[in-house]
Amino acid sequence: MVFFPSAINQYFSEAEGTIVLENLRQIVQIVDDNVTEYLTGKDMNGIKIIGSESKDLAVVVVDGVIKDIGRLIDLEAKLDLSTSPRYDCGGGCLLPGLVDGHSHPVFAGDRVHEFAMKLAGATYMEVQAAGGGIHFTTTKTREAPKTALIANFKKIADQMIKFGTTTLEAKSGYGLNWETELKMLEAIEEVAADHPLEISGTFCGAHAIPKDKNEHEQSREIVDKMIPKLRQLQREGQLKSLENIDVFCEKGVFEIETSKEILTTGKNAGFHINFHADELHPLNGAEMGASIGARAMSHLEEISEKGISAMALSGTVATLLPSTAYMLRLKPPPARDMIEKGVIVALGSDFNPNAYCLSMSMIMHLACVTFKMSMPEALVAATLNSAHSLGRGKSHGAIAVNRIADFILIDAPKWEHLIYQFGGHSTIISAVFKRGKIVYQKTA
Ligand SMILES: N=CN[C@@H](CCC(=O)O)C(=O)O
Ligand SMILES: [Zn+2]
Repeated sequence: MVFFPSAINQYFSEAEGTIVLENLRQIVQIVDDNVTEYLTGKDMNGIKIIGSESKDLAVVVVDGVIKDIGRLIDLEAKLDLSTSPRYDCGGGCLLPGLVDGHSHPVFAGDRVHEFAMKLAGATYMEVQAAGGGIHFTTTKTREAPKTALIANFKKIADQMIKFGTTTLEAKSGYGLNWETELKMLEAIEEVAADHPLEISGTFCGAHAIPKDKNEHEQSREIVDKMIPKLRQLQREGQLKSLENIDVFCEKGVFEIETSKEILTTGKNAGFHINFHADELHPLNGAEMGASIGARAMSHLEEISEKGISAMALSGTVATLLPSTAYMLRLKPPPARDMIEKGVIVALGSDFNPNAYCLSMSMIMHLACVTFKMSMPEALVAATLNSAHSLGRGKSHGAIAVNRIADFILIDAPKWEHLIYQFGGHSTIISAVFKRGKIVYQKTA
């Protein structure tokens, strides 16, 4: 197997123009237009799939955008493909590149020692109250030079690409002071500019209350100082990848009113609201988020009935995080209720030192088994709907004409193998394409 991240950018600069992906057995489009931004309810089970036992399907990509899809013979009759480079898909199945709607991939150190504590019965907040958890990672991240954070994130980004993630939401939040929050956002910016993984950055200075401050003092820092500084930097053309604002809205962390103030200040500064809500305690965070026009909320294990209705009405995406609920042994969020009531459900890896899983195919498998989602629902949630949670629902997350050509190719007779083969992502994914260019290829 060969993985060549260092060659990626060179490839990017050389591979403009037309490319034909041929010899496909299945193309899992999800939707066949570039208008539908998300799917809800029963429509999540009605994904569009083109199949051919004779493996004669193809996709034509021009300058990173999908130009046409169908049987190769029909495409050749319509378009002049005589000189276009071909990529032999070997009779496999093509799916949209996966979109990870929630991650914390910039940090120093690990927390393997805490996994043992949690297995022995300590809760997430007990570990944090003892100075561990986010506080442990904050200390390590404050100490680390930016170059080390970038190098670590690049390694993670390489793995994510290899496992089929082509677009990622990535948070700060292990600095909690201006200096280190900025260092993290600059690390995200550098990786976004230099790596094929497409990144939607999120400011999460309200991820925890630092040890030298209380809730009020930290919120004043964020509202009065950090958000205005970020806005100024963006006016100057910096931090282009920064799109969202986040808060860990939780009992004993940032309570509802404080969270609301931080989030609305962020929204007024031009960021999209995308925050942690109703994870460990039922605070009615979902109702609050819906009322202030949040684009997405994550976790939601403790969401209320009213919160579900409010999210369905506001069109706020519920980004569910199966690995976290699994490893913290939380009550699963009511995914079935959400889907039945019309909430837009997406998925995220929540990759962080607490929940160290970056494979979105494992996340989909967990969503099916622990949240009782069907395989098509999980795939929609990890593609089109998570793209929508990042404002990319018309351009990413589906294989349709005029959408961005982000694909994964799997070596299997049916697309469902991507979810069914739990932990099989390294062997089943044979290639990954970002904007039509190959960014990962497995060799025998
Ligand atoms: N719950 C808050 N934040 C993260 C965990 C971050 C950490 O523990 O380092 C989450 O989404 O699970
Ligand atoms: Zn998180």
